[in-house]
Amino acid sequence: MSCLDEPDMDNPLGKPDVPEHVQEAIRTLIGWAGDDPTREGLLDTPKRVARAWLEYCQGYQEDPSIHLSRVFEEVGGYDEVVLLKDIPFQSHCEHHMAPIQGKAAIAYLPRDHVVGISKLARVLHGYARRLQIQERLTAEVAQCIWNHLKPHGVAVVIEAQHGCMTGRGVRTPGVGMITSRMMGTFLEDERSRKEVLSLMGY
Ligand SMILES: Nc1nc2c(ncn2[C@@H]2O[C@H](COP(=O)(O)OP(=O)(O)OP(=O)(O)O)[C@@H](O)[C@H]2O)c(=O)[nH]1
Ligand SMILES: [Zn+2]
Repeated sequence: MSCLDEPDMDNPLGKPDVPEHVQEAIRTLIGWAGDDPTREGLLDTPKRVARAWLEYCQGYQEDPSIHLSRVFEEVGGYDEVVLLKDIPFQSHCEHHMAPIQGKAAIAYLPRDHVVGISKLARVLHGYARRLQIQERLTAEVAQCIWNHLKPHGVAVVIEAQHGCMTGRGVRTPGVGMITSRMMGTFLEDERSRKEVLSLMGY
């Protein structure tokens, strides 16, 4: 829409349309959970929920490896670990569709080029914004970097809290899950692995 076009007064911000069957599914869930989906405060909720889920699952609309396509060859001979740590992320577990909130540390040992550091976080979010289990998220991030940067080594450690364990079910707040994936030098060489884990703060 150009800025000269008349805005759609029902949807002035151009939010994505939500098909009726999707709204109906959310109304069904609201009713089944015990509330009345036709009461005033819940009338727009199905659309909001659907759009929120589009956002939580935005990763399905992208191939995260695209972020690794631009590399920098000029690295001044730098061949040590590159690490981005404490990257906060949000995902949703595929079992309960409950939030997973945590932080990731992503490291690689460059071969002859590096990537813009923000791209490591973009790769993480591309896989996190899907329905996930933490183990697969960790493995997918590591594999993507391994395949596309072809570095000497990759290390990914993710520490997260699962809403399905804190807000429901076993209801154990404060519990953290840690997963790691080591590839190449970090898998094969104990000294390199210890070094990267120590840089990550483990
Ligand atoms: N390994 C793994 N398990 C997860 C992850 N996210 C959630 N879970 C677990 O998935 C399991 C699903 O177990 P089920 O017995 O099928 O489901 P449930 O009856 O809702 O289980 P409870 O959560 O124990 O109430 C639970 O133990 C969750 O804690 C994850 O990222 N990785
Ligand atoms: Zn869960």
